[in-house]
Amino acid sequence: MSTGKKHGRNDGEDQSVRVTKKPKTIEMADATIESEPSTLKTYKKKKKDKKERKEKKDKKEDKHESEERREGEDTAVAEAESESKSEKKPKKAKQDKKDKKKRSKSAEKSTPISDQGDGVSSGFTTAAPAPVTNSAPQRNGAAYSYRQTAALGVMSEVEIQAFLKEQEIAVSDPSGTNLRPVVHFSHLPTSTLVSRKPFSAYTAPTPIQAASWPHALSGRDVIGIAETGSGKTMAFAVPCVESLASSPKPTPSKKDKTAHARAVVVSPTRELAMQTHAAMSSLASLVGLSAVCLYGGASKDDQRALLRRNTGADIIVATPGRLKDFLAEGSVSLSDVMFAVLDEADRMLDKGFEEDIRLILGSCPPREKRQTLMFTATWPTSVRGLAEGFMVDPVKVTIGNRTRAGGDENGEGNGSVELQANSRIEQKVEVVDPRGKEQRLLELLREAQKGSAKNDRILVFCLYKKEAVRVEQFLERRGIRVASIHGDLRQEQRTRSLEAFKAGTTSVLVATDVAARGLDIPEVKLVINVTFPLTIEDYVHRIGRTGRAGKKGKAITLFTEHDKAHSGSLVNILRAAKQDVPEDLLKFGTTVKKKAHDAYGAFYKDVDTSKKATKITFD
Ligand SMILES: Nc1ncnc2c1ncn2[C@@H]1O[C@H](COP(=O)(O)OP(=O)(O)OP(=O)(O)O)[C@@H](O)[C@H]1O
Repeated sequence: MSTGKKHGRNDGEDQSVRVTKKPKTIEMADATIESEPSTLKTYKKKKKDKKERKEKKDKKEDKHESEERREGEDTAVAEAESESKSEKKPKKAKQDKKDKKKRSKSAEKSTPISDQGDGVSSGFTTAAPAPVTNSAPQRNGAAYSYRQTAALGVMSEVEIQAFLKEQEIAVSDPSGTNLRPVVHFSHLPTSTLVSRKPFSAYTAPTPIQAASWPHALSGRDVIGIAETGSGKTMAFAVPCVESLASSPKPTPSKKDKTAHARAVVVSPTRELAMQTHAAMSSLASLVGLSAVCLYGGASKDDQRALLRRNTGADIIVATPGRLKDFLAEGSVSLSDVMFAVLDEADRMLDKGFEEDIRLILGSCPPREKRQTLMFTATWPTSVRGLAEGFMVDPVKVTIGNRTRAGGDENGEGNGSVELQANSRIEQKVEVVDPRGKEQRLLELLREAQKGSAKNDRILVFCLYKKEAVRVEQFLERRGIRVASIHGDLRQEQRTRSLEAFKAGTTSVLVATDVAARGLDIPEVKLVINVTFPLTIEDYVHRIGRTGRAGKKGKAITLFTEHDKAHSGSLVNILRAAKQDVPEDLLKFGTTVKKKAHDAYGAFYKDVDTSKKATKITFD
């Protein structure tokens, strides 16, 4: 694969390669000498000469040594560096020190007084005046520079803090830039995109958009965590389009058959990729940019033809498998990517997709030269360290009061940290006999579609493909208009079912977890879980198909003794969202079962490797 070879590396893994590069060269140089016994004399002579040179140099340095000690000069790396370079160092060290001082001063200035030490600012703090700009040249080469507008500048700090508090916005920024949230659309800097009024359907940015835009528009890597249906697509689409629109478009040669994308968005499912592509396309077209969607189950030839017509395809939205195929055959190159997004990031980084993501991001320019964004509603600790390996000092924007979920009266939770369901969804759990599930489903559907609600959209989740087929047939035989979406259907059947459900031709859609994440279907009134999903995160995503964009929704879960391993985490989610917890559910226990690690089993401690260690001093 041409692109892979170009950069010849995999993200995450590369970091160690890069860091150890210099010492490695020195070791290798020594090794070369040692491996030549015939030159032992020369080696000894060289060593003697080196010692003499060092002594001479030390004497010289003693003479001219300033009060400041040069950082790192006595390392092997420094020894190996040329004289001229080491002579330049004192100046550089001084400058570094100055810069450091300057940075820490400005961080001090802009970090809220009651910050948590690691640059975490939240609505519960009072901040010093925020900086108006973060217009340092962008790492990815984008010409866009974010400048706080006067309209945002005139808002008082009290108003800003009230907004952060009310919207439960927490921003953790390792650089402490503390940029103000974009409270209104009019607070966005003017640009061609903004002048084309892309937000006319909305009244104000959602909290995740308001808080993440200033950072993403400044070229920073961003991790965005916000409830389902809260507008995360626009949160990454706007900075992506602004970034590309501000930068000169490379002109591919006529002979070049490869599509050189400048932005890539990776999605876990085909339907989500299509939906995201539609959203990005309409935004991109406002500024003359194009987007192509690549996903499995559809004709490769058609997609290849689309790429050929679009060798200047600006944005590629894709599922990992199909993207890998096109990378391998050379139809797509990611070596010009400035902007990379992992949508449903935790899913993309779990073990099902991890290798694909390494390959895809490894085909992009190194993380220092691209901007990487990750968005999701659920952010389990297991993926956090991995995520940061693909990013540079990411700003973490979290929406919602995500304290330890399911805490007892002492505030102590039992494991489900920061996992939160959309609070506008009414959650009901019924503990039932496994044999009575289908009958109960039928009753629930009839109840929910009574009278004027007869066409209300209802999404029914099953765990297995065969189960989805059985449930669909069961409902069909009882006169319910139903369609289904699962992995055993051909892509065109999946697309047809989804379209029929969206159009209202069928009001009930039976689905497996292929429909659990990201799908934005208007007016889904009810989600019914016939069988509990494999993880509690999937539960949060499934029920999140209702209650979107500020609306209310309802979810009913049929829980059986087979699902009892999930009772503890489900109780936590219900309590955190202030929902009723049925006594029957509590009987299964409230302990959250620890996930067993692939290699280390149940004794593995799931630590958040992205967090800094605490320094303990003993008296
Ligand atoms: N500022 C806004 N105001 C009102 N609605 C908005 C705004 N921005 C986006 N929306 C709408 O909100 C809906 C949900 O948005 P989106 O699909 O991006 O949510 P999400 O946070 O990605 O959800 P999920 O976690 O399920 O993937 C969409 O219909 C979108 O058009």
